[in-house]
Amino acid sequence: MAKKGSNTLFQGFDYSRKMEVTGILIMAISVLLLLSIASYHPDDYAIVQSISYDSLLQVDQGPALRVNNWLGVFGAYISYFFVSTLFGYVSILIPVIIFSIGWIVLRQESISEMAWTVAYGLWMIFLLSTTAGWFYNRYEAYSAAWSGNSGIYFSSILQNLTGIGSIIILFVLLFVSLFILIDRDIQKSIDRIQGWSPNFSLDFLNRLKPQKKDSPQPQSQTQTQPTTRVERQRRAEEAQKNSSQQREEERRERTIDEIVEQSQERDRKRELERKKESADLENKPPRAVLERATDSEVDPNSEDNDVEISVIVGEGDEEASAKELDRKNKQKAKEVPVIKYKFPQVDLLDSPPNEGNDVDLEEIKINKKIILEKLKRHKIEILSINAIVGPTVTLYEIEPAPDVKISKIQSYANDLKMATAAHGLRIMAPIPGRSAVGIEVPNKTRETVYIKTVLNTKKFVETEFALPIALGKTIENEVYMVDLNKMPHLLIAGATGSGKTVGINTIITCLLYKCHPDDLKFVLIDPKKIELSLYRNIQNHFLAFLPGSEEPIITDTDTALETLQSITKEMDERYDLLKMAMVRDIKAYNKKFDNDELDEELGHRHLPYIVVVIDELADLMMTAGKQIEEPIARIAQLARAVGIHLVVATQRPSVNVITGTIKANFPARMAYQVASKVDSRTILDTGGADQLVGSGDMLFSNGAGMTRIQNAYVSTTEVEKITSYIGNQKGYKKPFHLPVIEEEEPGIPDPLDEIDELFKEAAKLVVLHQQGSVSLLQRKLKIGYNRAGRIIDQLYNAEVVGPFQGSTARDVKISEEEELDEIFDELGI
Ligand SMILES: Nc1ncnc2c1ncn2[C@@H]1O[C@H](COP(=O)(O)OP(=O)(O)OP(=O)(O)O)[C@@H](O)[C@H]1O
Repeated sequence: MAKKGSNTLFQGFDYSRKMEVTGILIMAISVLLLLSIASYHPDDYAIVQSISYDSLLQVDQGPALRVNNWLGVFGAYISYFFVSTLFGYVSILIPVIIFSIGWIVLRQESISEMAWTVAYGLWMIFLLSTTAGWFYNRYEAYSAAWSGNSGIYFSSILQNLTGIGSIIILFVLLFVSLFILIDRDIQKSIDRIQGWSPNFSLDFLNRLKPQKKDSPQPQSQTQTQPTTRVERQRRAEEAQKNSSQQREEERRERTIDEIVEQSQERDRKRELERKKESADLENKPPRAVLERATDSEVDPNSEDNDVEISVIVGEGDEEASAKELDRKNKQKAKEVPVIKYKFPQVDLLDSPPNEGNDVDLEEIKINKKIILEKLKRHKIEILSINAIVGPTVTLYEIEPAPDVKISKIQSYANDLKMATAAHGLRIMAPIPGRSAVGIEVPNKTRETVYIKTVLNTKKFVETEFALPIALGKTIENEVYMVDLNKMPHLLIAGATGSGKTVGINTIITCLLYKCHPDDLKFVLIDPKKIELSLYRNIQNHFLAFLPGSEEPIITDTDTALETLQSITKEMDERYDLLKMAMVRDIKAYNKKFDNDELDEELGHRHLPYIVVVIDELADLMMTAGKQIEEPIARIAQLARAVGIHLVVATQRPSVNVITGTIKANFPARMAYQVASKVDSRTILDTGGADQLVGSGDMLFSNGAGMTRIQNAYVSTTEVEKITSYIGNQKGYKKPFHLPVIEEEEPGIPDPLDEIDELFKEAAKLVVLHQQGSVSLLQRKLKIGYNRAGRIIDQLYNAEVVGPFQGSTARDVKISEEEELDEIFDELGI
């Protein structure tokens, strides 16, 4: 239930402002405390003892002036209490803890965060002062003020009980506590320590062994090394920046018009960030040089033997420690007590075979030779050539001599294609943001990117994305991860057999491994009738469908149309709820709802994200055309703030399936191999997808650059295992139903006796405020969402208000009360 505002000093302040003020006050108190402890002086207490209360109130306070503490008599008392009586100088951590509490309150972070900070801080204060007390007791090396009386007291007891063992106990506790601070999770700390031991013994053994020169590094070693620290730090900083920006935005309240406007603004910002990010990626230094080979190794007589080739294998993302994802998920499930739910475990997924994927140096050298020979024949001089070996293709990065025009290389692209005889060769001249030319040549043996290897990475396990999707691996072997929540919709195209269904399964699997059923529902539309049928198992947990529908996976066009219309209704309802709650998006809304700030009686409810998957748009477009396009376009335009996202796939990327309206509203696109350049242009606005090699080889475009990715592979058996694992659990008592749509006909079809008692009052209110909104009626008439919605429908039927218009209130068609009376007369009320 929402908390009602009381008649206090704070009335008029909303919850957020109150928290901010409280946070600042707490922080101010902590600063005062810090100053008083920092300026503690042992003589002060004796001075303040000698001051009488009366003299404190006199202007000429002789003895008080002798107090050394920066905060005068008050500071002297306080610092004496904390430093001398309690924990010594270690007490300085107390204002630090109080400051953190103030900060947590100010930023409105979770209570558990606060409890953790307080408990950990107090424990450390106790431990440090007892340790200081131990040394004071034993050696009296420094003043007792370092440990305070309590430190001396506890260390004496410990020494009496355990003798010299007491210092070992203290050090072990300190050591463990510091680890907990780093990881906040004992299991993680244990994993970390476990991780040290084999590395340590390996290092040790390696040092003992004589060093073998020139032995090639096994690929698997280079691939499992962590990404650089700078990179990790950059990402951590970015994540922090993003989350604090988000929090800052969440606190602002605004109307729905602003919401749409601001979400467009955020889109623009995000696009700029993405552009910057992709530029950063392009400029990243290569990470693992597998081998340098001069041309002389290929052909000793070659004249190109001054050009070296560096073969680079991306190191890949850092693996998460064993069971980390499962542990985190277990914790997440505990936090949602609505149902007892166990997330699918990582063990359900297949592990990649251990044989590794050896880099074929011979193949690389041959390709290099062909490329260089061709360029030489056209008198194009080059400075260097790198080969970056990805799972599906190898990218040859060629740096031409300064006087060579890059466009010249581009003009010989076809010649090169013929020379390498490689289908799927793609030329980037230049590589975006660089003065180099890239030639992607498919590898003769491809590496399958198993989904387990992308899910079990720190990147995926630790992501804060609301709807994270680890699509697969880039050419640099990095896991490519996106947030569906930010995209906010995804268009997928590819010829038959190119890997779309596997791609959709990858997306759903990623979400199932990260999202609780309370926070996510899928609407699955599968006109092909087989592809998505595997997900029937999870209907009690994750599927949303129309009430009365026997089949949770929608396969016929009529139901698909009805379902999409119902989703637009759900979207409109959600907009109204957000408007009433005065928040800008579903995340902020759910936060308010979970904090009991929203009244269920007014129709408020927890809103899960809804991901609508359509596998084969073409089938729907062929049978229902414009009718189906309309709700899709509406959802795509508006639904992002209310947590509804579309994933639409087609094998026929022609303009009558991917129409201009649909395309304009789907900035994120995924293209698998397509039959022609025209198809590629329809989906990506440029060629390239026609040069892909199938089986999950794809180009991902988010409006700011394009990335070639090998889609992670999830087999049907794996999907079956995951869905059965979830399906065998009890689930919700009733499935998640989408709203029923009633036909709205203008006129006054409602029989007289069904007109709401509050109809007249509502009509007057609407005319008075010139605003036809459900939330206005809810507020003024103190009625629930459903009733207010019904009255608005009746006002529409009585032609008092106009039709529904999405995020803005309905127009009011009547301006004078007299006109209203006429309508009342007509209705006989
Ligand atoms: N990411 C991948 N890694 C390895 N192999 C893949 C991958 N994606 C697809 N394949 C292979 O390609 C085959 C066809 O894939 P998929 O069924 O996803 O194609 P599709 O585009 O959905 O085809 P259709 O439109 O006919 O349903 C799969 O059975 C699998 O063998």
